[in-house]
Amino acid sequence: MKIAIVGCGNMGMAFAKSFVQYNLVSQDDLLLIEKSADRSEALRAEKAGVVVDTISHRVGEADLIILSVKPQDFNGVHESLRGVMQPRQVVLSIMAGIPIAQIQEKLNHPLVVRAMPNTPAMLGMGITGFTAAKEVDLANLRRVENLINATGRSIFLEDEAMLDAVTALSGSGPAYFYYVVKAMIEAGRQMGFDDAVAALLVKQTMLGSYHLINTADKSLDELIKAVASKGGTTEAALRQFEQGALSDTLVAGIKAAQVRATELSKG
Ligand SMILES: NC(=O)C1=CN([C@@H]2O[C@H](COP(=O)(O)OP(=O)(O)OC[C@H]3O[C@@H](n4cnc5c(N)ncnc54)[C@H](O)[C@@H]3O)[C@@H](O)[C@H]2O)C=CC1
Ligand SMILES: O=C(O)[C@@H]1CCC=N1
Repeated sequence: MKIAIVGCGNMGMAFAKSFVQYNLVSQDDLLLIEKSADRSEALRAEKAGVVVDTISHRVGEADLIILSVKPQDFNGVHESLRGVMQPRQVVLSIMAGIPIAQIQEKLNHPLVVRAMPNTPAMLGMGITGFTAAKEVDLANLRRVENLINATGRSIFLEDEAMLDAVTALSGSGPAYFYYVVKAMIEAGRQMGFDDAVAALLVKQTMLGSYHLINTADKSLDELIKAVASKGGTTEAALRQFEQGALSDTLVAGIKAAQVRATELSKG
């Protein structure tokens, strides 16, 4: 299999490295198209594939073309892509917001799969929601699914509209997690710990608590109850969170991300 990746920043590179790691493609068959000179230098150092700076006829040799430029940069690539693409090629877009129909129209090409991964894909621990144009046959869909699964787990969604919700929930999700971790570390600092000790206390708490979610056979409410003693410290914190409508604020923020994903389709 030959793969071309257009735009090799955080996500393009995460995909490239996972494919090579699992021997799904050889480095010679992985074409990395990256316009930034600095980024290209880093890619060459990683030896993940053949690095070039522009879209050329070589893209036409790939079985799969992955679009991993920013949504706003799609307008800068679709014309040159259209000039070199071959009818049998499958396109996998991970661009937030841009619908399949728009990609099909701009590339004049029916075979489009749309996916939304997240940055833990860099460790093979990502989660990707994906869907496909009806023109993509099962064999091609399975091939793309196998590649996505090299970056972690995946879920196929019949309804493309749900991809903007995936973007808001798990695509952007790692940033929400870091935001909460950062606030907890800041609290530790304000209570007198140095950075390293605060970070250790918080990170190990998050790791252990994550595993309890998966293994304790308790609902999230039961897990909270098991920590929050009556009249104790946790209750004092949770009361303050409720007063600040923290849960509602998080839900509203995630919905704002969904709205923004939909806006991105309008360019
Ligand atoms: N960062 C994230 O957490 C996630 C991002 N995405 C989506 O993945 C896509 C890429 O995001 P990132 O990797 O974070 O962005 P990034 O900015 O790290 O990577 C994009 C790369 O595309 C390159 N590029 C731009 N125009 C180009 C062109 N004409 N030819 C060749 N290369 C070009 C840029 O130089 C850059 O290195 C976006 O569409 C985003 O919506 C999806 C899921 C998660
Ligand atoms: O913030 C963004 O637009 C992209 C999509 C999901 C994560 N990062």
